Amino acid sequence: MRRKQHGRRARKKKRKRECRETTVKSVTISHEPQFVALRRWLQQRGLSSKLLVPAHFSDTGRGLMTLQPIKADDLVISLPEKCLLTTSTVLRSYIGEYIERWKPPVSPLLALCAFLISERHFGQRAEWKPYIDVLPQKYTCPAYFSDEVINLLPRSLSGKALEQRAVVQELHSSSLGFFSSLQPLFRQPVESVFTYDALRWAWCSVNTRTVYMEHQHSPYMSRERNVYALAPYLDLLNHCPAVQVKASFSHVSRCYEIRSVQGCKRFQQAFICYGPHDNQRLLLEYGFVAPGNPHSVVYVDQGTLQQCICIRDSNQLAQKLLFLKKNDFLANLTLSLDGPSWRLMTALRLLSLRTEQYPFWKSVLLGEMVSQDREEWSVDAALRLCHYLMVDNTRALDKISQLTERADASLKEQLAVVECLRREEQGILGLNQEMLQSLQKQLLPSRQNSMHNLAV
Ligand SMILES: C[S@@+](CC[C@H](N)C(=O)[O-])C[C@H]1O[C@@H](n2cnc3c(N)ncnc32)[C@H](O)[C@@H]1O
Repeated sequence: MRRKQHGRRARKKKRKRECRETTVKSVTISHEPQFVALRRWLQQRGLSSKLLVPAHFSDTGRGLMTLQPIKADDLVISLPEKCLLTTSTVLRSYIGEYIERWKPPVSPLLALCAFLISERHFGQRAEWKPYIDVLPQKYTCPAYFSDEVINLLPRSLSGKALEQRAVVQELHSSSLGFFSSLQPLFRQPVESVFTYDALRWAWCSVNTRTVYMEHQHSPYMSRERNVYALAPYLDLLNHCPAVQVKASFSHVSRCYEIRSVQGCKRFQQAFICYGPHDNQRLLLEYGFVAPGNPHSVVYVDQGTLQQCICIRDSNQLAQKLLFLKKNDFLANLTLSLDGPSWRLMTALRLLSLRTEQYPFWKSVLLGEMVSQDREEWSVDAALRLCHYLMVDNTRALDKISQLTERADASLKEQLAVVECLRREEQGILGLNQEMLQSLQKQLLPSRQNSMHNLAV
């Protein structure tokens, strides 16, 4: 019999297994007209595999289900080059000559977005219609969030969410000239085709669905990295942090190939891994959260740090924060399933130093403890951080439940994603609180022996 594991490692392993083992209901949707059309269209372009069918899964939504068991190292999907939508496709299309003429050259991302928007606009007449028809109508990435929803995100994420929205807005306003140059292709005024809404949809389609594929630089495109390929059908594969796959374009078969590392049972969802991303990154880049994500962390931003540490002398605090910043110890401070990160505890130990202990800062940066009472101070501060962040989560969750009651379907979807993130973070904080409280107990005897002043 296998030895039962307790503690953090076991919890982490259990979380890792979760994508595959929880009871999930699935319904195939391969008979739906848009998928029948897409399969037919892809077959004409050389896709032959019948291993995967589109299905709706109760936990992840739309994805791909295996019809046969997939063994370790088997091909999951092999998508011929002809089925890939890349900047080469765009340059060969009706938009190509306009891109070639436009100065300064457009970015690969803008070229793909302009093509997606045009194809969606052309509807029945579009060559890529079968693909466009299965793309989501909208996304739950922060580019779609109102200020009200952005304010419900953890502080460490809301800034990045605002940035994403600003990036898309700026791309739209800076591309108006290029869009105008495409007018000869359209009967309607281009302003009604290349709207901000259309660009946001295309931007999110590229950001959430492209696979990584390096392309040679084209003299007609700007120098920004050209690593995108839209991969119809293959892009129905959802993410699971525990799954490992090998994915790349094969110059031998001239197909984009995904090979399974662990294999997959029959009639289960075939997953890939988008990368070892934490939940905040998944929400930002892909508009979803993976419950039980072993890579997930709670970030402690500077504002939260300042709220929770008791340093009465404001000059001393400013000096310490400056020092932490100079030594790159103010960013990436996290609490994970393994407890507070080494960086966070090191930052707290530095903040805990009394003036006479400043000469020890180098050893603290190397991970050394300065004294028992400073260690207690740091653990107490970490506990206050947990408490503060948990209160913040509770407040946000209350607000989400109030808003959900009167929200339309689209806002409900956005709120559900934010709620999931907040709940996952609350779970991590609860675990950290337990760990820190038991650490506090271990340190307690010394505290009882000597009455230390915990404030610096
Ligand atoms: C490449 S697409 C995968 C197919 C997608 N579900 C669809 O219906 O088109 C990426 C998007 O799928 C969704 N997704 C991927 N993995 C997911 C997961 N584990 N749970 C929930 N949604 C997921 C997210 O909306 C993400 O932006």
